[in-house]
Order: sequence, then C-alpha cells, then structure tokens
Amino acid sequence: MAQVKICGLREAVHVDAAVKAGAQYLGFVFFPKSPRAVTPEQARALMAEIPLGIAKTGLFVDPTDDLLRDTLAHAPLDMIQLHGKESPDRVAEVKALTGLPVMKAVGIAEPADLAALIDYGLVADMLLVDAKAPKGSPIPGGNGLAFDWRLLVGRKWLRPWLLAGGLTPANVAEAIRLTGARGVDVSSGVETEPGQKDAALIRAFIEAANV
Ligand SMILES: O=C(O)c1ccccc1N[C@@H]1O[C@H](COP(=O)(O)O)[C@@H](O)[C@H]1O
Repeated sequence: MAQVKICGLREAVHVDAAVKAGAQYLGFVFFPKSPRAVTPEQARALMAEIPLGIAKTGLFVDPTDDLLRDTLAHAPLDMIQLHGKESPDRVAEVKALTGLPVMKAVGIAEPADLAALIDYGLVADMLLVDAKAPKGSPIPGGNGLAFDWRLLVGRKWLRPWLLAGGLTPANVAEAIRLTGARGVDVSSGVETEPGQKDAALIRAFIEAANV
C-alpha cells in the first residue's frame, strides 16, 4: 500500500473524502501566496474530525519562528513540511523549536539537484522529492508540474520519502512503478482549478496509488 498525502485542503468535505479513502497525511498550507492558504483558525476547524494516526501536516515556506509558534498555538499539527529555501541548519532549528518531525521538500529538475537529498537526509525526518518550480512562479510547489521520474531510478536516501510534482489519478501508478516510491503527495492533480479540491478526484487518486 502506498502512503498518500493530500495537500492544500480547505474544505471539510475534502478532508472527509481523503480520510475515508485512506490518506495517511493531510496537508494544510500556511503560505499566503498560495491559492490553498488557510489561516491557523481555519486549519484548526478542519482538523477537528481527523482521526488519530493521520498526520496533520503544516506546509510552510521559509517560516519565521513567530509564524510557526502562532500557527501551532491554534492548529494541532503532527508534522511540519518545509517547502522553501530552508538550509539544513534551519531544518534542525525548526525541529527543535516545534518539537515536531520535519519533512523537507527538495526541487528536482536535473541530476545535480539530487545531491541536496543527501544533505537534508542528515537532518530531516522525511524528504519530499518534488519538481523544481518554474522561474518566476509565485509558489515554490503546487504547480502541477512533473519532473523526469527516471532520475530517481535506483536511488536511495537516509530517510523515508514521498514523491510529488504533477501527480494525478492517471499517472500516479506509473510514477510509483518507475521510482519505487512508497508514498506520494498531490495537490493540483486532485483539483478542478487551483485551490479547488474535488472529492471524486481525491478518491480516484488514492485508489490509483494503491493498484
Ligand atoms: O500547494 C501549494 O499551494 C504549495 C505552495 C507552496 C509550496 C508547496 C505547495 N504544494 C506542494 O507542492 C507539491 C506538488 O504539488 P502539485 O501536486 O504538483 O500541485 C506537493 O508536495 C504540495 O505539498
């Protein structure tokens, strides 16, 4: 069974669909430039019915200590996802500050980008192997772009990892087969437009990840 993270949830009906379909991670975006951004108070309400055992993951982009503290004061997160330019030292600081496991996203476009996964594997609890955002994009992820999955064939890292970037119900099974990923993360691929999740697409994605 592949582990699935559904990211960028903003409505209870989609949280419910993801929980019932068997997602192991649910992502809430605390980055104002994203069309999926929620406030800590909105996230808290969305999290109320999430069963124990599903990791409520807060997505941040180069967060300040204050943003992390303020968010955690309202929203009971289980994991932090760092999706900006955080250095390995900053990853370690965020772990110490929050007391939570940290998943660090690394953008991949070419073989040289893979080296960062070794460095971050020394400090992060999990790795998120995502497509590198196009130049000029206002958001460093959630762009619905895939990278060349063949770059990952035969690679191993120190930490568990999720594959992300342009995954959809139509391509996720092939992505898992090719890369050997044990977990996948999706945002745009289960939406009808940026920020608008779709319950049927969420169910189709989780089903396809587990064929
Ligand atoms: O989803 C967002 O809006 C977002 C904003 C800023 C950083 C990351 C974001 N999403 C993450 O990006 C990847 C891939 O998304 P997609 O499936 O290609 O749309 C995923 O890990 C999201 O968690």
